Amino acid sequence: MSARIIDGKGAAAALRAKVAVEVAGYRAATGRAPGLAVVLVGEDPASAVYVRSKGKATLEAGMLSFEHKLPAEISEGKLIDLINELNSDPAVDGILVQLPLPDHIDPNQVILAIDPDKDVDGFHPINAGRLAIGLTGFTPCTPLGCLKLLKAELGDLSGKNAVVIGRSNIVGKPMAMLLLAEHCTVTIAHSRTRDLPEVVRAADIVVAAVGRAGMVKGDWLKPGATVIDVGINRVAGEGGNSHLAGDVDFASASQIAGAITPVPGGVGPMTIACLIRNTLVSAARRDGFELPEDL
Ligand SMILES: Nc1nc2c(c(=O)[nH]1)N[C@@H](CN(C=O)c1ccc(C(=O)N[C@@H](CCC(=O)O)C(=O)O)cc1)CN2
Ligand SMILES: [Mg+2]
Repeated sequence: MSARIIDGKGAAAALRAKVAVEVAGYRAATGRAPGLAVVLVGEDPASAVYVRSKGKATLEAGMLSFEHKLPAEISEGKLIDLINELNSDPAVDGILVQLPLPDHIDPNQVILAIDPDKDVDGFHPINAGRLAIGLTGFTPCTPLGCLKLLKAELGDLSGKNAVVIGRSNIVGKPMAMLLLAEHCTVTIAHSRTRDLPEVVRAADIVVAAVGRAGMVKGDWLKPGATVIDVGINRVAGEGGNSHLAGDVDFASASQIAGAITPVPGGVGPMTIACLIRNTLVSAARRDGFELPEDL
């Protein structure tokens, strides 16, 4: 059997186009454009690429992009001063601080400083709590993107066995909460899980978010399972070249799975599309502007 390849790039383009249509309506109704402030600290090359992509996607959707590039040596206090300014800036509907941050800055303190109602990354503990108990808030972009891909592929998720591999605050835990809200039976597996292949073999849905290239093998999967690969691992190749690899061994998994996301071109592009979506949602909430329920 050969799995269906889930086209995250295409799904992300479609979501961004839908958001752009709604942004046009929002601008016509309110006379202003939603604004996203992105803060980059230091010169991590991958982070710089992601921040550039976010700015471009924001502008393409008809929104305002405010980029703040700060030196790697900036103090935690100075970074938090900037966040406080953005919190009180009425032109800013969404704020995100690109992760990872340099070692001398505590990401938890920085995230805590963001106004939860502008926290379009959904990382603030208030938003984590809202997600856990079913209140309106912001859902982290990567798990939200995964859920959108799953629903497009499978429709109703109710009653399905879902295994999330990885328990990070920004992917694994919120992903598990989202699947639970869809009435899945959810297992969170992690580095101390015993007999991981056996746990994964029970899953109709596998979400791999561990950060280890090719860890999940085809013979771990239930035939026909839907596999969402969140991993973005840069793997060294021959002659100094490198390539991206997911957490799933695509060659073997695509022989057994029913559907699978590729890396690149799967979950990654959905992260940015969902960020644009969350920014519009933030602006719309502020102005009482109604958006389609399924956006
Ligand atoms: N504040 C945040 N920091 C980080 C987040 C986040 O959601 N908020 N997530 C990741 C990085 N990230 C967005 O910030 C991100 C990662 C990957 C992609 C993506 O489209 N990847 C492409 C491949 C790109 C490449 O060639 O390197 C793909 O998978 O097709 C988008 C966004 C950590 N930090
Ligand atoms: Mg993310």
